[in-house]
Order: sequence, then C-alpha cells, then structure tokens
Amino acid sequence: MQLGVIGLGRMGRIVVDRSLAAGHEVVAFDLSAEATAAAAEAGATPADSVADLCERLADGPEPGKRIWLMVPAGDAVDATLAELEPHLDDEDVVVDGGNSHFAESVRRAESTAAAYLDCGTSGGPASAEEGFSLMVGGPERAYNALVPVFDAVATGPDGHDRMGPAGSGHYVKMVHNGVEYALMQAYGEGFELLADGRYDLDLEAVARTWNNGAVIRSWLLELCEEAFREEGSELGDVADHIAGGSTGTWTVEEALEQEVPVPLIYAALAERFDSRNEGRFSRRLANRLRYGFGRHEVARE
Ligand SMILES: NC(=O)C1=CN([C@@H]2O[C@H](COP(=O)(O)OP(=O)(O)OC[C@H]3O[C@@H](n4cnc5c(N)ncnc54)[C@H](O)[C@@H]3O)[C@@H](O)[C@H]2O)C=CC1
Ligand SMILES: O=C(CO)[C@H](O)[C@H](O)COP(=O)(O)O
Repeated sequence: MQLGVIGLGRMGRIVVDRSLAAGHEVVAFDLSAEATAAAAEAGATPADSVADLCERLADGPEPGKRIWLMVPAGDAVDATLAELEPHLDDEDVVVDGGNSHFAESVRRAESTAAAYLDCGTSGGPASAEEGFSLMVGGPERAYNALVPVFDAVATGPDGHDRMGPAGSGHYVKMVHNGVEYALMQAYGEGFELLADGRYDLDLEAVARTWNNGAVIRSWLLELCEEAFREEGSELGDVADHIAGGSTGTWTVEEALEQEVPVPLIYAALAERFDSRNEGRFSRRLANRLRYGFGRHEVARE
C-alpha cells in the first residue's frame, strides 16, 4: 500500500520505518528538509511540499490517497489540513496520529472532504521496535482500508482497533494519558516514601524485584527501574519540574463536564502545576494565617 506521512519527528519516523519494513511504499514530507532527507535515506520517497506529496500519491496503484499526519497537535494539524484540502476527495483517508483534542478531531472530520481517522498513539519513541498501540476513531470503511498500515505501525493486529465514530480515538487516548499521569504519581509517591523512609534502599533493586511477578509490575515501572539504574536511587540532578500537561488537563475538564470523579488524575495534574511554582502563594499564605489564628511563629525566607 502507498502511504503519505507528514511530520517526520520522533513519532512520524517510526510510522515511516515500520511501514517501509512491512513492504509499504512511503512518500514523506516534513517542514524540516533534513528530516525529509533522513526519511528518504531510509527508503521513503521524499516530497518537497504537501502538494508534491499529494501529486506523488496520486500516481499510486490504489485509488484514493492515504495520508498520516504526525505533526504537533494544534495549529500544525490545521495548517497541514488547509494545505491538503485542495488535493483531497472522498476516496482519500487522512489519519491524525498525534495527540489532538477529540473535539478538534470531530470538527476536522466534519470539514474535510476526505474520510478522517483520529488515531490515539501510545508507546512513544521507545516503541520503534515493538510498535505502537493505536486507538482509532472515524468511519469503519476508512479504518478497514488502513488496516494493513495499522498492522505495520502497531504491535500487530491486536495493537490497534476502531474505538467508534469521529473523535473516539483521541478521546480514548486522552483518558489513557490521564491514567498515565495517575500511575506516574502513584509510583512517584511510593518511591518517595521508600527513598525518605526507614531503610537505606537500592531503588533499582526494588523496581526490578517488583517488575518480576509483583502485582504492580508494568512498563512504567520498568522505566522507573531504568531511571534508577541510569540516575541512581537519588535521581542525581534530575530537576523537581514536570513539563507538559495538556492531555491531563483535557481529561480533568472532560471529567468535570461528565460529572465523573477523577481525584487521582486531578491530583497528579496538580502536582505537575505545583512543580513549576517556586514558593507557592497558598502555602505562604497558610504559613502567615497560622500566625493570625494561633500566633504560631511565621517561617520567613
Ligand atoms: N513523543 C511522544 O512520546 C508522543 C507523541 N505523540 C504525539 O505525536 C505528535 C508528534 O510528536 P513527536 O513526533 O514527538 O514530535 P516531534 O517534535 O518530534 O516531530 C514533529 C515533526 O513535525 C514537523 N512539523 C511540524 N509542523 C509541520 C507542518 N506543518 N508540516 C510538516 N511537518 C511539520 C516538525 O518539523 C517535526 O519534525 C504530537 O501530536 C505528539 O503529541 C503521541 C504519543 C507519544
Ligand atoms: O502521549 C504521550 C504519552 O502517552 C506523549 O508522551 C505526550 O507528549 C505526553 O504529554 P503530556 O505529558 O504533556 O500530557
């Protein structure tokens, strides 16, 4: 099958490489000429613009174009779709494999001439070898048409499925990320207690032991083991600062709208925000208020 891939960064390159390895033909484009050249070296046909990519796909053996977007979520997706639109018709399928907000995906699906698949992608760059987990939303016909590509990009046939109509793929991925936040927070709290608790522990050994048969074994726990192995039990100079947070924010916003309690996910998100604050105002105020009501000493910087 012939596939166009737009966006050849950490994730898009894996889509290219795994598709090529499965025998698909790939036409690749990135705003970065170096990224496009690197994909060409790996065996893809380079395109020098979105229009050029569409022309090269139009020459393909199967009717209709299949185009996978792996650009940053937000404006880049709309900008790419705006360039694609004059070249699209209802035989074409566009996949957005990035972390787009599900409501944006519904809007995009309604406004493009092509069949639109919103595809939540999990596994990250570490999945280059094994393949991703793909959560796909959109028309069944388009999903079925892309199955050979999904088989290649995912871990295999069990690594992808159609979740439901437009938006549902990115909706499931959004919730997946909320769960990811909560799991990271739970492991973080447990290891913090072990690090600051009664025993002088080798946390890599703890994580390794847990990863071998324990109820709480998981890939995230394997990544904890790797982090302690590479940084040490004290985590070396790793900063007390967590970036990102958009997908967790969306999960909490949606939970509020649906009136579903997600206190663990919210707590993990709040920890992220807190990590970016030096000297939390609320804590400073509480410090001062204890003097107000109890004449307790005010700690000062
Ligand atoms: N890195 C990760 O662990 C994961 C990332 N994602 C999502 O996948 C998407 C891509 O992420 P990454 O590959 O990590 O980002 P990246 O920053 O490594 O790569 C993005 C690529 O898109 C290119 N690009 C940007 N705007 C473009 C445009 N208008 N036309 C053509 N190319 C353009 C950039 O030059 C860059 O090469 C994002 O939505 C991200 O949230 C999803 C799951 C995991
Ligand atoms: O989707 C992911 C993992 O599943 C990506 O790593 C994503 O970039 C995480 O973003 P954030 O931590 O800012 O929500």
